[in-house]
Amino acid sequence: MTTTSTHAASLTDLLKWTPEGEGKTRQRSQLIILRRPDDVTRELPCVLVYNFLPALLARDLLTDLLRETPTWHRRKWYLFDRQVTSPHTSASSVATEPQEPHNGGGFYFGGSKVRVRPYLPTMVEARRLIEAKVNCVLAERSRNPLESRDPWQGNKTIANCYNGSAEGVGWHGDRLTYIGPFATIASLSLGVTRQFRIRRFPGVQAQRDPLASPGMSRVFGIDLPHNALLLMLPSMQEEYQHSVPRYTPIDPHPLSGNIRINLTFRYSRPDYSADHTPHCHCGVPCELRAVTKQEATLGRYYYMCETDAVHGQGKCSFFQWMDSGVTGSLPPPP
Ligand SMILES: O=C(O)CCC(=O)C(=O)O
Ligand SMILES: [Fe+2]
Repeated sequence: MTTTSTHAASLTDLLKWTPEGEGKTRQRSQLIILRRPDDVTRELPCVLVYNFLPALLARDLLTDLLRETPTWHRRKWYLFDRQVTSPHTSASSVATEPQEPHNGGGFYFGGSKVRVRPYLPTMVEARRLIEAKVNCVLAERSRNPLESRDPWQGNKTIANCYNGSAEGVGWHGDRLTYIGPFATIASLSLGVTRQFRIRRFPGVQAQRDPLASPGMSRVFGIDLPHNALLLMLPSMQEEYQHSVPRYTPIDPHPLSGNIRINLTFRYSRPDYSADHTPHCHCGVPCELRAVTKQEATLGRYYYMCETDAVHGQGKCSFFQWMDSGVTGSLPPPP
């Protein structure tokens, strides 16, 4: 474990996709590099496995995905009144086997239906091995009542392609839409090594560790080489944010050069499918998230309109707590 001191940009700066360290530096942070899987498991709700897939499968999967990346897209959405474009390309895939009909209801992002692709044969092979690993890990843990009782299935993936060090992803927690609370996300890295960073949501940090200095956050860095599998376990999306910082040094990979591809396998739960998700006044399924800022409601789950993310017209007033069904209007975004 290595510790250095750095400055991380505020959440708002990072959402604007400024490189880490650029822009306003209101919060001081300590960067702790985790090099060993044991350190990762001790510090975070994560499991890291190096060289996870058989080497030939990892190579074939990377080759297949590299062929596909020219057809992947940059997501566009609105942040306040400004349109922003993701600094990497992505594609979503769903398993379309007959026993997975709930996936047929479709997926929405920012109020628009997401184009989904079928799994490639190499993704199907990787999925089976990842499912076995995830279910082994989950069997050793006690389950939260809100977690699915089903065996975990990697039936949906989001693939990201980072072409060179100028591409990355800013601080965020993954939406819980379709995957539900206390989700497990299995993240497979292919190609060039990039650093994955993790820190507590500031509101969660203040509650969990009230003695920590308020202006200081601990940021964990994990270098993810080709064929590393990182499992983000239940509570990770509720308590921590993650990012792939830009402008970090890159050591080219023999097959992919400066490109890193990341595949996140998720369990799209039948009980959280689009058909079971409340629809907002715009008529589209809501986004599901946990409260990560307000102390009084920290950890509660809520459904909210997310259409302005794509259309820039402002959210409709729909708001619903997941647990109690209480509805109301949200305060304006910060
Ligand atoms: O590329 C990665 O490792 C992270 C991708 C990610 O955060 C996401 O797809 O939500
Ligand atoms: Fe993410």
